[in-house]
Amino acid sequence: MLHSALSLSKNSLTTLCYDYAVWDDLVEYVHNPTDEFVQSNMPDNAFEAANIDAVLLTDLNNQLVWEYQHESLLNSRQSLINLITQGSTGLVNILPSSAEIALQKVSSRSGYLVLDGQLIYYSNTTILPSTATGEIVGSLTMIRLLDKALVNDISRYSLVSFSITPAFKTSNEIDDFFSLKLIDSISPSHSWLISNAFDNQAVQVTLKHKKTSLPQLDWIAVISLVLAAILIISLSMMMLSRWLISPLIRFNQSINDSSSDGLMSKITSHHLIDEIESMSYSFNQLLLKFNAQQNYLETLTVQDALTGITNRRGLETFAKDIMLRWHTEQKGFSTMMIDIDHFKAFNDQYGHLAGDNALVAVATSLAEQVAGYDALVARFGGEEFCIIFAESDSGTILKIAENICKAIEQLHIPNKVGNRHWVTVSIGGVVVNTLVADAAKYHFSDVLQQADEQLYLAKLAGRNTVKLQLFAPIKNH
Ligand SMILES: Nc1nc2c(ncn2[C@@H]2O[C@H](COP(=O)(O)OP(=O)(O)OP(=O)(O)O)[C@@H](O)[C@H]2O)c(=O)[nH]1
Repeated sequence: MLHSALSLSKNSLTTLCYDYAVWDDLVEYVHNPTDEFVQSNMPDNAFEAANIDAVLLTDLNNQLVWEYQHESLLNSRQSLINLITQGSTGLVNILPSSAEIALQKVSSRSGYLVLDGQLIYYSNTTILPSTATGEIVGSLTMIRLLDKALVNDISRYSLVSFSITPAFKTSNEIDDFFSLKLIDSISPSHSWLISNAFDNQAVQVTLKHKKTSLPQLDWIAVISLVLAAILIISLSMMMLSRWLISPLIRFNQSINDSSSDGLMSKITSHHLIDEIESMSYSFNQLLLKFNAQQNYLETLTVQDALTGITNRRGLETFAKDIMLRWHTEQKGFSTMMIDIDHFKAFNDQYGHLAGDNALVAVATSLAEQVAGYDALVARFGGEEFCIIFAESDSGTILKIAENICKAIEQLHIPNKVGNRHWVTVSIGGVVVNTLVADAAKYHFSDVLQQADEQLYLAKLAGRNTVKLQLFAPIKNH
């Protein structure tokens, strides 16, 4: 950066000086100086804007034709004029030599000099017509002060501090500043020489690493940083746990809770994280469907698909409860086996589909007949039905059974067999009262067996009739 800054400072001055010097109007001005030309072509603010601190126009006799000094160089005005007009400092030729003038070609000189303790960069170019060949009329010198301000300005943007000091090029040990040689080893300071083009006068540029710019390992800061990082990570994890993991745990808990009792219940929603809320919603929707299907399946397992009344499995569950009440609470009950008469003949006459419809009609009628009682009607299988009553009054049961026979016949479902016209049923019933000894040793199958025996008797008795008995204790059971 320092290199670029100095190069920029140097090159821009040289270019500007050359542009002015090879200018026909300036040639004319040297011959015939007028204030008008200066006012319109060389105003002070133009040089100030270009950071030019002094301009000196000299003729071939080294006499000053025109001059400009910025206030920063006003105190050194006389030293500057002496330096330029004498043509040589003894060490440096600033103005063109007679040999150069003899060639009548544009020539220029530039370099660093020390003026009253201040470092300046100068650029001098012969003044001649714009063709760059012709009669030389003098030379133009432009000065830029490399004062502290410039050094400080550059230093502000640099990690290193540097100084520019006058020096003499006494050995080749120090590299030329503009050689762009890279630093191959780190040392506290590095120096380069900027040489004058004409002799061994030079300036030395020295870079020094600012102590403060070197990275210092501050252990307290490092430990604080590590502790802060640990704290931030811990807090982040706690937040993560709070916002993400705990809702997931709650979600999982909800699932576990909901399935622990075999019956799935809804998961509590209102989670803070959208995805979990949405998962919870979806899960609940799934549960609703699942529960609906489960209910449907449970219904199917106890419901007869054709008639819609309870099937044999449902009957057995009900029978278990009835038997338990009989065994433990001595509450009596009754059971009826009901079989459609000559149903084979019906199927043969009207077809199986009509048979199915007849079965539905009989089942519906049976359900209607027992609707006012604590009873369960079930399809036992085929064209056979079973009714269990939580009732053990023989008179009542007989009445109900007879009513059932009448009701079925009055359905007037045609079934012509012999002198019969309608579908009828035969009923075998058993009344199990509370007085049976050793009730606990009997099963529902024992009751059914006796009901079946009564049904058989009813069939023998000509059908469309009821046979009923009290439950008979079985010997050697
Ligand atoms: N349509 C239909 N018929 C059935 C169904 N289940 C059983 N059956 C019929 O019911 C008839 C029962 O005939 P059987 O056991 O010989 O007795 P039945 O003809 O009713 O004569 P009895 O019982 O002696 O009066 C058979 O023809 C079976 O095919 C069913 O779900 N639908």
